[in-house]
Formats: sequence, structure tokens, C-alpha cells
Amino acid sequence: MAAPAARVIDGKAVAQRLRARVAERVAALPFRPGLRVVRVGDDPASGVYVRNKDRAALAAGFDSETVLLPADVRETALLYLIGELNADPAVDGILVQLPLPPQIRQEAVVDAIDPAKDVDGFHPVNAGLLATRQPSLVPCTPKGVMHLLREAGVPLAGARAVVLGRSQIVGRPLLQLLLDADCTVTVAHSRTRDLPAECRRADVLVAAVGRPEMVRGDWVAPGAAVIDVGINRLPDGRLAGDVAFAEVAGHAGAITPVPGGVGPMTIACLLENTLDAALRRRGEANGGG
Ligand SMILES: Nc1nc2c(c(=O)[nH]1)N[C@@H](CN(C=O)c1ccc(C(=O)N[C@@H](CCC(=O)O)C(=O)O)cc1)CN2
Repeated sequence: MAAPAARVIDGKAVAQRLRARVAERVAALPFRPGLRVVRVGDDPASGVYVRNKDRAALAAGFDSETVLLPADVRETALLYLIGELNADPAVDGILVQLPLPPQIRQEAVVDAIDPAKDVDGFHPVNAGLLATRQPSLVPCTPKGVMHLLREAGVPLAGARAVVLGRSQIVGRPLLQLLLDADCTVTVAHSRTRDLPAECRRADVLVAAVGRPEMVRGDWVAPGAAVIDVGINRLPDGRLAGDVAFAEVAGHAGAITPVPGGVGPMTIACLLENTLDAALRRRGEANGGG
């Protein structure tokens, strides 16, 4: 008997709908929310992502600009720029594209951004607000994962969720978001004793480890929802997720592809965060959203 095929969750379509909703809300505003994306150096992948963010923001009606800095820029110069953007009333959202060159401390840069304009949601103030269940700017990729799970109708209350990966940007915020959705959450990582066994317990499995095709078919319980956050460029140029898609699709109930799964949601959620930041900063009276 052929293995059952999982439902493929179309992240591109979900992201497109979210972007259209954001654009509608922006069109109804008496001002254009301002986004500034800072790119340091010439990492080609960052170049693609930054261009895509700028295009998406302009298409949604934002006032968007990208600031390019050379790879050898000093940390103090980047911090000075962030200070200027923090003080600029036309700027609602600031994002510094990662990764940064080695002479720049990522933590110092993230800490310098005004938390009210931190549309990446990486600032410790936003992390703390999320951890204490207060309104905050939530990191875009985990926010996108939750959006996909909800759009796909995956039951969350009481579900066992396993998050593979404990990064500041994905794993840790996801722990909070899944907990807030009433899941029972396990965060597994490189020191977890039996990763396949932990994964097999999951009704909802989110892979965010950055290791191509690490999650195999027999790591997944029949019918589980599998969300693949990994975007790994293979030596032959192909993209691979953290999940061995063809194998896992034979076990899972629903699965996200790479590309076309979580990635497009990251940009859609950035637009939503920028709109939220603008409405909060400028007051609901101006927002009407
Ligand atoms: N400041 C930030 N830096 C980085 C973030 C972030 O959220 N904030 N995340 C990643 C890169 N990233 C957004 O910045 C991002 C990565 C991938 C995609 C995406 O849509 N991927 C496509 C495939 C694209 C390809 O062919 O390469 C997909 O999955 O379908 C969007 C955004 C690191 N840096």
C-alpha cells in the first residue's frame, strides 16, 4: 500500500493573503508607515532578502528605504546610524539584516534599536514582553510559523509540540507562542539524548536547526503537522529544508515545503509588524486599524 501523502501547506499563498490584508489596512491610513532596512556588506543571500523586503514593503504602501553600509564599517558607525533612525519620527520600523560581519557585535546592534521600532522583535525588551505574555513585536519567522499552523487548521490546544532548535530568533520565541496556544512544548537541541524519539512524540513538529534534511521519515508520528524552518543552500546550489521532505510527507498529516513554506511568511510578518509598530507609535486615533 502506498504511504499516505501529507497535505502540503502553501506558505506562498498564505503570505500573499496576509500581505494583501496589510496593504488594505495601510491604504486606509492617513500616513505611510516608514521602514528602514540596513544591510551591511555584500552577502548575496542577504542581498536577495533585503531586496524582497523592500519590494514587498513598497507594494504594501509603506515608505521603505534600504541603507547599504560597506562590509568593513565600524560598529560605532552602525550604532550612530541606528541612533538617527531611532530619532526620526518618519521611521516606524528598523531592521538590520543578519548575519553581520565579524567586527560588529550583533547583540550591541539589536540592543541599540528602539524596542518600539524593533520590527524583527529581537530586542530583549520585546523578548521579555513576549515571555510575560504582554503585547510586543514578535520575531517574524516564529510568528509566521504560528500563522501557518492556524491557517492550516492544525489543532493546537493540548497538542504535543516539539521545537527542534533553541535559537534566540526562532526556537525560544516559538516555545512562548506554542505555550500561549496551549500546546505542551518540548524544545529539543543538539544535546538532547534521543532526538528521533522526542520528535516521534510530536503532534506538531517544528524543525529549526539549520541542518539539511536532518528530520527523517521515521522521526515523525503518523498524521503529525511538520513545519520546516530550515533554508539550507546545498553545494550544488539547491535549497533544502531541515526536513527530508519526500520521506516525511509519507508519514505526516501536513507539511511545509522549502522553498515556499515558512520563508515567504517571514517577509509578510515583517510587514504586519511594521504596521503594528506604526499604529502603536502614532496612536490608534491615527491608525484606525
Ligand atoms: N534581521 C533579520 N535577518 C535575518 C532574518 C530575519 O528575520 N531578520 N531571517 C533570515 C533571512 N530572511 C529574512 O531576513 C529570509 C530568509 C528566507 C526567505 C524566503 O522567502 N525564502 C524562500 C527561498 C528563497 C531562496 O530561494 O533563497 C522560501 O523559503 O521560499 C525570506 C526571508 C536571516 N536573516
